[in-house]
Amino acid sequence: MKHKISPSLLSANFANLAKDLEMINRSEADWLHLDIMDGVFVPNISFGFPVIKAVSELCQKPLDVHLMIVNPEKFISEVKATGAKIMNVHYETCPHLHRVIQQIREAGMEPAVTINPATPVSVLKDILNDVYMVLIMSVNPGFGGQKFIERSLEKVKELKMMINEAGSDALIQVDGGVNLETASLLLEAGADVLVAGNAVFGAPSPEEMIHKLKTL
Ligand SMILES: O=C(CO)[C@H](O)[C@H](O)COP(=O)(O)O
Ligand SMILES: [Co+2]
Repeated sequence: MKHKISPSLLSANFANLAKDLEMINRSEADWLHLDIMDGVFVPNISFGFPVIKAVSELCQKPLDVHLMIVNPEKFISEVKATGAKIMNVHYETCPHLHRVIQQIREAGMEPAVTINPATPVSVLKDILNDVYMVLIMSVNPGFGGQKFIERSLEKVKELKMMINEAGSDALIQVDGGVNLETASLLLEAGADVLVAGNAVFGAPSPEEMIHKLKTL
C-alpha cells in the first residue's frame, strides 16, 4: 500500500484558511490533520470544534482529528458532528482506553490511539486489533516546528513487528518533525501515514512539498 500524507493545519495561515484549504484540495494530500489542544494535557491551545466544522465545509479530504486534551471521551459526539473520519485520542489521557475505542467506533468514526515520545509501544499490545491506526509522536505534543526525536524510528519498527504478530491491520502514523529526510527513514522503518505541518506550510510551494512527500 502506498503511504498516506496528512498535512497538519497547525502550521497554516489561520487568517486565510480558505486559501490553504484550496491548496490541500488541489494537492495529493490523502487526509487533513487537525490538532486540538486544551492547555491542560499539553502546554498550548490551538483551535476547537467550530473551526473544524468550518474547515470540513471547505475541505474535500477526510479529516484526521488528533485530540491533545484530557477526557477526550466527553467530546466524541462533537468530533463526529464536525464530519471527521478519524478520532485520535492519546493513550496517556484514557485510563479506560478500550471503552473509548469502542465508543468512537459506535459513533461511526475510525478509532486511533497516540503515544507520547516517553510512552513505550508495548502498552498498546492489547488494543492492536481494535484500532484503525496508531500514532507515534516523534516530538512532545503541543507545538509545530520541533525537531524529530530519532528514537521514534525504533518505535515504528517495534510497533510494525507487534502489529504483524497480532495479525492486525492497524496503520502506523507518525507526527512531529517530519520532513523529506525523516520521512524517508520513517517509510523504511514501516510507517504508513506521515503528518507534516512545518515542512508543508513552511515550504515555498506547499503543494509541491506534498507531492515530494507522497512520491518518496
Ligand atoms: O500534533 C502536533 C503537535 O503536537 C502536530 O501535528 C505536529 O507537531 C505537526 O507539526 P510539525 O510537522 O511542524 O512538527
Ligand atoms: Co498532530
